[in-house]
Amino acid sequence: MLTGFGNHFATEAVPGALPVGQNSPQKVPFGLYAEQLSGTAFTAPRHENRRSWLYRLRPSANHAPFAPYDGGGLLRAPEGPVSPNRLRWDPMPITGAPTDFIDGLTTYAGNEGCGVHLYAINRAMNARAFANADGEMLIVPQEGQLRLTTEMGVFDVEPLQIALIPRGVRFRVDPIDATARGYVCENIGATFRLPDLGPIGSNGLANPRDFETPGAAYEDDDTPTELVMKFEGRLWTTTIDHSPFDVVAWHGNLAPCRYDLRRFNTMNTVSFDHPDPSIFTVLTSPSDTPGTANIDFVIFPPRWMVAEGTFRPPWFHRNIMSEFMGLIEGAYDAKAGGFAPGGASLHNRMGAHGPDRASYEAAVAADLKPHKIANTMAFMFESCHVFRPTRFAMETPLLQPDYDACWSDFPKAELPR
Ligand SMILES: O=C(O)Cc1cc(O)ccc1O
Ligand SMILES: [Fe+2]
Repeated sequence: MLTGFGNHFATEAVPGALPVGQNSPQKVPFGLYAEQLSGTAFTAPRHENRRSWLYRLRPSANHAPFAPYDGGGLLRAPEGPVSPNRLRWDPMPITGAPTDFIDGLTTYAGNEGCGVHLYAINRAMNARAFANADGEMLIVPQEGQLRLTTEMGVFDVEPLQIALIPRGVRFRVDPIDATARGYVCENIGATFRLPDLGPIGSNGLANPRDFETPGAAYEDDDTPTELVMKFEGRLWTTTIDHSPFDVVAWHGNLAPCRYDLRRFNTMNTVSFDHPDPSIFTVLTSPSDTPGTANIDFVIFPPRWMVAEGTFRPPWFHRNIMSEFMGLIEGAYDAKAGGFAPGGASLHNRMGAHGPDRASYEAAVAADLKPHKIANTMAFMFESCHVFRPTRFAMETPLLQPDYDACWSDFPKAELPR
């Protein structure tokens, strides 16, 4: 694997395949086709600019016209009015008909900046490929390893790792075990990047060297392949008369990568009070307003709790930002019950939320010794835009009808008489 976040990489699966010193020579080695893949506008400032050059057996333009894709029909644009209600869902079961990643993605919510999809799959994609023209895909496995075959290389991810696939890159997601389940944040805004560290200094949180990108790998395979592409909120299908994974060499700074959340160098208080969860930001997609994210990907990793004289779990709060949460494993410190691994919750703009009653009472009564929160990994997609749940998300029996009850019956504070 090639290491570093957003680095300029150069890789060739066949020695001599990568042109030296120029991108588009008159004669590319071995008759390969040179193709630029742009992740930002040509004229984006240099520090923002993302693009790669791909050298492949055939041009990616070589495909039939797209037609609407009706199978699965799961990636749908959000619809209907949005209530301000707090929502929580039980995990999706992974049973039933054989379902691959394309058909096993279910949209739960979306907004101007991102889509949130959950997948539950039990079949390989075989001669199918997926690409997303609408955004980059941040894949957060919750159960089961995945093998990702992409135009730019092959790599595996497992729960507690994440994968990031750039907009437009063609890829295949296959469960390595019989089944797999997880979450996807589709970022249609500015590409994810590492957050600024401010006073933390030059090290910490997700360190750039821990991001891994696969080296070039190609399939020389003339099996016809179905390409399903998400474009403007809809799925489209076409066929290619060969494997789209035919890139023999590439160079540039737009490429898939993975990151192991266990490498996150967690910062937190060593004195008192529970810091804002922005301290746990892994990746951020900025909006045009400084300090206000289109989406932050935030995790709640294992960590020592040492705060003195402090209510240690997340406090009650109402947030201008909107919060979609998931749980990869273990328990979340603000919810004693009801938020299960594989489940999800949504607290939209100004939705009042915080610890449930059992977590509250335990935290107020706790003996404040140093305490390790272990074997857990929750995460949050936090956006400046309100998440609009899909009709599926509002109608599925997985939606918990009684979520609000976790904040009922708090005893009233008693003032001195
Ligand atoms: O609501 C949540 O559980 C997420 C969250 C965690 C935290 O530690 C502080 C604020 C916040 O929104
Ligand atoms: Fe919150």
